[in-house]
Amino acid sequence: MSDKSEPISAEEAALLGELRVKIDDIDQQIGDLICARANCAVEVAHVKKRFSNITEPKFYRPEREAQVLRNAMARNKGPLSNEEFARLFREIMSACLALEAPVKVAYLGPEGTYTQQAALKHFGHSAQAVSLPAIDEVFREVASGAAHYGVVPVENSTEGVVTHTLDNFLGSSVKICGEVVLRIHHHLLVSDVTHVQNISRIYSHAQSLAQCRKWLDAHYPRAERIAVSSNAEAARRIKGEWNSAAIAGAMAADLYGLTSHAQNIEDQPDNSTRFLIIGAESVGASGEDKTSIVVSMKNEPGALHNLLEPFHQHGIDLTRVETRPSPTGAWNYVFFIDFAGHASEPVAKKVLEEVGRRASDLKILGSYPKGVL
Ligand SMILES: O=C(O)C(=O)C[C@]1(C(=O)O)C=C[C@@H](O)C=C1
Repeated sequence: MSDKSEPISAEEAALLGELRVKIDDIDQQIGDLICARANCAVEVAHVKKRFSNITEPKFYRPEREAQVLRNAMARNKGPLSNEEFARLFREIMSACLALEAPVKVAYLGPEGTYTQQAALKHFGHSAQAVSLPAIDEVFREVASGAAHYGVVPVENSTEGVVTHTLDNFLGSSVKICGEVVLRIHHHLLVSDVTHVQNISRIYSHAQSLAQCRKWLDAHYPRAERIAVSSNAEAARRIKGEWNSAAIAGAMAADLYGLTSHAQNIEDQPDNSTRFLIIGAESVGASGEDKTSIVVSMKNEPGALHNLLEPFHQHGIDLTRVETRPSPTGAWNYVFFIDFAGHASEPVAKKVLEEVGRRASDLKILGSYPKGVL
């Protein structure tokens, strides 16, 4: 990049000057409003403490956050996109929540992974995000109270369900208190010592290699594909290897000082991953919610049909049904079911009662706001 700046004409300087005066004035107003909002958040914290009968009141309120973000989007007059607009409010609210009480969020690491990106997207940058090496550890950290919340991947649009996450719910008391969907963009990353004409090894997580298979076949058919434990680990590995590249996301590139040699190389343009937010408490209704349950059934003909019938009868929208082998014995199954609505709503209550009568076991994993961002 050249450091010579272009000379600007007197007319341009005058026009920019006028606009910058306007921007300064608007910033002053935004600044005053942000301070007023932050003061409200401090007062909210006092009220919560005064009326709480438990030692640590619930400062984080996912249902309220979802409403604030939805309201912001509804009020957006452009030209910023709804997503950009809500992201700004996301960060303001994150800073306000940190004033009320610092929130510790454990996520499946290492640093630089898509799960970290999802944690930041959901909680904003004022949350204290802590990386843990395994999904089980994120569940344990939340169950023990060492972290307030956890973020784990649950399904990818190309690769399907993350069975390890579902299985963890069977033996844990943690609740689902939110979801966040992240568009996954993979990039081919290189370091400053990479000979880009001679790339003979490409590192990434097995799922990411699979999600870029066609692109790799077309562009690097002869390069060896090496699966490692995470995309961030792939990015870390290539430092100092002149013949290697990594497939990972923008966060890993930033973290390890790599550059993107090819961008958005995923085969499916709408490749996305859904993450769950787990916590210790249940969440109130936000007006647009989902409920996740896990149900055990005896292995007999028609079991699944029998189980799903009440949803159909009451016109409840099923958003996902996943079958997993039951830990209690061979050839028995458990079903993970997501449906639209909050467990406290009358129709959902009826359906849950009905399902409970038909199942040998029913556990409500949580009702939570539909992902907003
Ligand atoms: O409304 C509340 O309960 C607040 O604590 C305020 C606020 C906000 O900044 O709007 C902050 C944190 C909560 O998670 C939800 C909303």
